[in-house]
Amino acid sequence: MKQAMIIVNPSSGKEEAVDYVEQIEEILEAKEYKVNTVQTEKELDATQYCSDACKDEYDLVVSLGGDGTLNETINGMVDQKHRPKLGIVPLGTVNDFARALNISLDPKEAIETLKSDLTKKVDIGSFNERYFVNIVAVGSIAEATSEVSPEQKTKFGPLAYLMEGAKTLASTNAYPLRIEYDDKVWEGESFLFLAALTKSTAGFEKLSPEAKVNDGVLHCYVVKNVNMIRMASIVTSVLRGTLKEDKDVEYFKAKKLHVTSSEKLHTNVDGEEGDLLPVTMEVKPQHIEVIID
Ligand SMILES: Nc1ncnc2c1ncn2[C@@H]1O[C@H](COP(=O)(O)OP(=O)(O)OP(=O)(O)O)[C@@H](O)[C@H]1O
Repeated sequence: MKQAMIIVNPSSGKEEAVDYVEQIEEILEAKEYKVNTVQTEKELDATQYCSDACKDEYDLVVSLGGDGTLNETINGMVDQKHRPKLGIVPLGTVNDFARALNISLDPKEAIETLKSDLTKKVDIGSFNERYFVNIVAVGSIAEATSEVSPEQKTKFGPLAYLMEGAKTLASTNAYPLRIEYDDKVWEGESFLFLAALTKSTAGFEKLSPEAKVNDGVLHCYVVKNVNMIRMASIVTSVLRGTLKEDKDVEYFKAKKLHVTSSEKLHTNVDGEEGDLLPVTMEVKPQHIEVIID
């Protein structure tokens, strides 16, 4: 018999996760899965549960929670020899990965997706010793957006990131950056560097519209040293989905990156605080198979 694990974060979203478990169990049992439902209690529980599911050769793992739970679940399967299919039921405030895959942000509809036999193999990025699914940002905005509190996210949704990011615009300077990518190098003063695997970041679905979930590359945007007026125009480019065309933005694609700076610079990895520079990133093409409809 096929085996499925449902990883539930009871604290995610509006603390409603457990209300959806029964509906998911019914759908999976109808698809002839033997279902094991587990609840996370703290950080990294989802990684441990998912890693156990891989070792026990489960056929399917469903993540029921926000982007944090999903990221931890994926981190539990990336390095494994046997990787179950992944089902996603988004309950967070942002849900970038579900947005990128056109999975409904309405949990009830997303659960219906689990009836589908369609799957898509998606890229995963390594970031030093861990993995990411959406984006890495480097710079002061990256640091500020790591500080968005759960209360701010509940109150303002994705706008909370824009509000925190905007606060730094007035006070931030550019910094020296060296980006070695594939067999090339970009070096100069930068205000913000982004490396995106998918189109959606912090709920803004047009940030990197050229990024497809399975194209095997990181879409990189270096925002150069600009004044406040040009910065306002770059923010407009972000909202319009034309960041790549901006004259103060350097855009390139890369499979592998090594980013360094002579300054102490912070990173943000899928919305959470990441390592300080230097960092190394690499794409694992079409590495995880996700249920879609
Ligand atoms: N039982 C629990 N109580 C509190 N925190 C938990 C529990 N289980 C897991 N966690 C932690 O909660 C973190 C946040 O969860 P997640 O991102 O899934 O939900 P969310 O915060 O509602 O979503 P979003 O970040 O999109 O708003 C996870 O990264 C995990 O480490």
